[in-house]
Amino acid sequence: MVNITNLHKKFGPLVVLNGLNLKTPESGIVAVLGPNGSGKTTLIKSILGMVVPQKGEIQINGERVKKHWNYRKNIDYLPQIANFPGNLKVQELIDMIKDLRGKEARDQELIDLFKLEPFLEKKLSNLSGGSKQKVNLVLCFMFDSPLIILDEPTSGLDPVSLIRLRKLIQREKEKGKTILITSHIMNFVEEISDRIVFLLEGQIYFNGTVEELKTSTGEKDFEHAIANILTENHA
Ligand SMILES: Nc1ncnc2c1ncn2[C@@H]1O[C@H](COP(=O)(O)OP(=O)(O)OP(=O)(O)O)[C@@H](O)[C@H]1O
Repeated sequence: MVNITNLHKKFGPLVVLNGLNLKTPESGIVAVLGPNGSGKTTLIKSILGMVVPQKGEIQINGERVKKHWNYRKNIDYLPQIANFPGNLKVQELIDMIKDLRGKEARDQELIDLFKLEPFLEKKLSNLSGGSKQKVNLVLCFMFDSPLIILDEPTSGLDPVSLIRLRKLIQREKEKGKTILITSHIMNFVEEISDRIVFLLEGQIYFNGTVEELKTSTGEKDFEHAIANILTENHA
């Protein structure tokens, strides 16, 4: 569904993506991993058109995305840091995003899932980090788009909410969606991912299943397999 060819992105002298190639499967959960600063968010933002690469091509469902902003209507995106005005109430924010997107939304189902009903009349600035993240998850998932991009969805969530999120992501996958996800919580990634894509030095260093990653690194444990890549490459 997402096909990236020879993607280059520099910020001034800093080379972040250096000829990156990536083709995701038609559906399934792809985890984009890599050390801090390896370019995961830059890659995600390039797919969304929020970062403009110097070179390369991105296609979604066979269509080039460059200068065709309309494709974004079919992507649900959870940013790593979502900054909404703190004086907005949760319900006001949900209504505002629904108005902006102008699409049918399943917000109530997600409010119930993440037990957000008691927070709807609270201001965003008064919410805990985890509650804010749950609101962001509602905003992201409520439009039922075929491509979902989640930048650190696990951030700030307690174990019960993590389980709810995992089940939600798995249900979306069963509908045939493509889900790109970054997370630093390795057991979450291991449980949920169909493929692991590992970014290093601006390119995809590894692209395969969790089992293939364990085999290629000679490690039985997923976290150790990831650590193995990093230490082998002195990243
Ligand atoms: N707008 C920008 N201007 C300048 N440098 C940037 C910009 N955005 C990102 N960078 C730099 O590009 C590099 C890659 O950043 P990016 O956020 O893509 O990494 P990441 O893999 O998502 O990191 P993390 O795991 O810490 O979230 C970093 O060195 C970052 O400082």
